[in-house]
Amino acid sequence: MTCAAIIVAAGSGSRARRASDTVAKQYLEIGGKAVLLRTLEQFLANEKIDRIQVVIGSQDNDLYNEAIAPTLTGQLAEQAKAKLLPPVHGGDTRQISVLNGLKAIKTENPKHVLIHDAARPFITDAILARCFESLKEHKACLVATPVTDTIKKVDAKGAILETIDRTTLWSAQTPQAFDYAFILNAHEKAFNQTLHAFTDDASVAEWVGEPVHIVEGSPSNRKLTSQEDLTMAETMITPTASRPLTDIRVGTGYDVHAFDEGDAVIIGGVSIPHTHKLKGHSDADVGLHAITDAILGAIADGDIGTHFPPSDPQWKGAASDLFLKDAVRRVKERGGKLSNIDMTIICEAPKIGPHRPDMRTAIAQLCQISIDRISVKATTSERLGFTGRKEGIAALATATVRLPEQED
Ligand SMILES: Nc1ccn([C@@H]2O[C@H](COP(=O)(O)OP(=O)(O)OP(=O)(O)O)[C@@H](O)[C@H]2O)c(=O)n1
Ligand SMILES: C[C@](O)(CO)[C@H](O)COP(=O)(O)O
Repeated sequence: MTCAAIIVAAGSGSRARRASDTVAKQYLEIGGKAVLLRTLEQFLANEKIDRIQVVIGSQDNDLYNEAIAPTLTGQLAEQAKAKLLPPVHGGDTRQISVLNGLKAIKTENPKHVLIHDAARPFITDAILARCFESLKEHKACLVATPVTDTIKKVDAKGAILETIDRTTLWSAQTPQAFDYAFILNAHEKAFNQTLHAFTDDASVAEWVGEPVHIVEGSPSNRKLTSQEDLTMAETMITPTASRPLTDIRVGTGYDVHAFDEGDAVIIGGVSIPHTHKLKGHSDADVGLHAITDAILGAIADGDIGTHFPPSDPQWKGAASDLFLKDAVRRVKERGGKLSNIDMTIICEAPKIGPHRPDMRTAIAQLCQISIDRISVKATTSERLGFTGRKEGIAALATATVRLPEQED
């Protein structure tokens, strides 16, 4: 194992927090995807990084699992299986969180480590490549950009004391890249001397007397620190945000599941007592599967099997909520909105009518749209065909999606 990455995500994000926010900034979505997930994906996709250790808040296990596990699909899920270590808890300062991450990967014994803020989701492969190049010659490397504003030193009353020569000033970013044994030792030494407030890892290296080499960063590798940064990030990711949602798309979905021995079927997110269950690799929710495919159809993004292959054992018995939420996320990622869903269940039994309100509620919640945009219908097939013979249940769905206007 040659290179590990530590992503620190244990901060409280107090400067970016709006009154309506119930979670720290790393769990907020920008462009339909959690900030932490965006950051993590960059590291998962980089082939030179062998292991990733995320450091999270001690209360954030559920938040982390909800933000990360269900959203990593396809190739990224494969990379996560190979690289992503279970998260560890951080501490009261960034420095302590980094140290916890460094200690957690001791058994991995990497040659190099890249330490990165979860709050910097715009990290690019080009910056990572420059870090790897610099690590060939240096034990300690810092991604940074030259200061471009004129810098003033100001007193407590707001009066300028002096203008500082900016020609030698750089703004520190992350990743900060090190020889692993060196930075672990330096961090442990600082901690043991009760120095806990270094604001970055290069400062820890400087403190033990190691020269730190500058690696060119980028202004877009900004840290999301304030509310304005979050707004700016949204427009960077979704440049279409300001465009009208006039590109109307329609998709259809169809699914069938056969009956098997059991005592309840799950349809439209609702469990209905019945003489049989539905057979399937997942929970066999024929209704949510048809809706998921209808949404994916509307945005021309494959079908459920593309993103959640039935051959992959991790989806065995999976709640179909996961599939639908992922399709809804893909709409948001494109800056779009789901307009309505119309679903028809085809079966002789069980009776769907009594469960219609619960299904509409469940689907509306999963799709994050109001219940008056969700229609659930049912019909028999007049005892004809496989549904008529009570061999299984079929579902049809239509979804309408509004996407930002774009030039063809
Ligand atoms: N005790 C801490 C503090 C910060 N961080 C992480 O360090 C990175 C940089 O910190 P910053 O952006 O300043 O985040 P917060 O400390 O969360 O923000 P604030 O100071 O506004 O509360 C973030 O990814 C943050 O989650 C951490 O892991 N543990
Ligand atoms: C590490 C860092 O991102 C470098 O700019 C920064 O110092 C951490 O953020 P904080 O605002 O100092 O906590």
